[in-house]
Amino acid sequence: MDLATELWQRYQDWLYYHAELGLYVDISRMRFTPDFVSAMEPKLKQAFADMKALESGAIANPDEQRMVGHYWLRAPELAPTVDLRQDIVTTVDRIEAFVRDVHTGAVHPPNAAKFTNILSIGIGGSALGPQFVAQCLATAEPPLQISFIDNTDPDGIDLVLAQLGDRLATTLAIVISKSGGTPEAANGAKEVQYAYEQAGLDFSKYAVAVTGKDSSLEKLAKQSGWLDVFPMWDWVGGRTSELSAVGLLPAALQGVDIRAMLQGAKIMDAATRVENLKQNPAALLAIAWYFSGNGKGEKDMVVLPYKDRLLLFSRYLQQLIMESLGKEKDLAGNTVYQGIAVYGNKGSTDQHAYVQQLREGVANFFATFIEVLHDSDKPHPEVEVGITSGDYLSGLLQGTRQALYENGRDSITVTIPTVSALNVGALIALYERTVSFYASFVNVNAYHQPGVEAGKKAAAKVLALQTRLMELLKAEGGKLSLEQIAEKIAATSEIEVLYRIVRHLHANQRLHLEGELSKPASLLVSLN
Ligand SMILES: O=P(O)(O)OC[C@H]1O[C@H](O)[C@H](O)[C@@H](O)[C@@H]1O
Repeated sequence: MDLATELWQRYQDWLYYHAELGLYVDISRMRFTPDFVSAMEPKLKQAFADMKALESGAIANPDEQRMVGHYWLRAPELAPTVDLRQDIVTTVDRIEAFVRDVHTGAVHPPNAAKFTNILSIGIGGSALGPQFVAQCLATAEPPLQISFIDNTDPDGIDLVLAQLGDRLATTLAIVISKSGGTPEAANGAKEVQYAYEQAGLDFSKYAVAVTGKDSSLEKLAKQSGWLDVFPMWDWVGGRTSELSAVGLLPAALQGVDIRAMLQGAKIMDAATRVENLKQNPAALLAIAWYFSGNGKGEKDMVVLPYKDRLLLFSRYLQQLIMESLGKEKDLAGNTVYQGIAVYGNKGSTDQHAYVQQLREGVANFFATFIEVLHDSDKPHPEVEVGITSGDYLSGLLQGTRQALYENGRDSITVTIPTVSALNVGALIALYERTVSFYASFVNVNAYHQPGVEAGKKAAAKVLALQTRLMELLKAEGGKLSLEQIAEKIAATSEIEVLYRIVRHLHANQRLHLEGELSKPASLLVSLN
């Protein structure tokens, strides 16, 4: 057999197709051998068993002692208790009722007939899914336009608020935070509340919360009489929360068919329960990932959707995959340093940016092409005889896949018929399950994120040091060197941190510096 015939055969042997979704998964351009597939059998068997246990309510997140229930969000009948089932069903109904009221104007801002905009405030899993869905299912004239604040960057906040301008008076603010205590989200809420107040508007008449039970955000929302509060549950992780109120509420407000998203995910979940490698798209992806990185994440995943609407998919997957799999310890307590690095933007745009390195440079990655078969709902001109822009996009995808393969670079291709709510739900579910399978293969807890805490704790210490510094400056009144400050507040081991705090405060006119900026030791710090 020549190479072309061999590859065509391999393509057909491994091609997965889901008839109802019209979705294909092709892992034929990953160079695994039959021996590798046989060797994976025990791991695959274990992954199927783990999936069953998880779905029936096992404590799949042992160190947080939590069940992992994002699969129940689209199949409440599978949730292990009646109460959970009820909660899930009621929440979707409540979201739809609230959204209907907002769209009709039954719920409206104090001085206008209808809300025109949404301002979504949240970070991480409380932003990435909503942002991804907002972009991929966007329409030119949605019932409400959405903007996001997903950081504690005052300048970023200024820009979003300035873009809203007078429309703030018809903007519904959704504060999304599972824990209710994430500083970026809490700061965003305070900043936005301040902006409403500055505009003479009563924030509570514009605000909705999506948060966990008894969180500080829930208390605040209830005490202040916000418009509504929708629940997040401890058995849904932030990065798998797009199909909970976190994602459904903003999506429904923008006019997205959330029942279709849930349905797509449900169909995909059923497909990824099939205990047969070739008939299970998530199992196929997971073994392909395992093969590529040797089960140790030795290769990065470059996600290349050839569709503008899917631009944010790689960013969404970045959190889903890296926060889930990037772990120091495995479930047995061994030090493993697991993970898979994920990056990407979109094709063909990236072909004019970094694909040069992918083709010829360091071969430390595998690509995932996301292909969308349907070009557009509108008529388009031919850009060359018999060739449309869509043909170009399609040709460039095939060409890049081929060029990479010829140079020893493997790739996966996931193909969907169109970017619809159904298929977006299915894509989300496909990758959620793939992460579950892969985590089982490498025996890590995919559902906690202990590493995130370290940076947060260190940041809290920096801010505490800033408070001590300012108190000292107020008390002393005069000019002090960094060394004197460090001694006086018993922080000599943190003098560099102090210096950087001082430099930041100086740049924001919150204190005064004298001396040579290039020589930190020469600086004298004072309040005026
Ligand atoms: O929804 P929140 O509780 O505000 O959390 C937002 C995000 O913050 C954290 O740092 C976690 O690492 C993420 O998994 C989470 O999605």
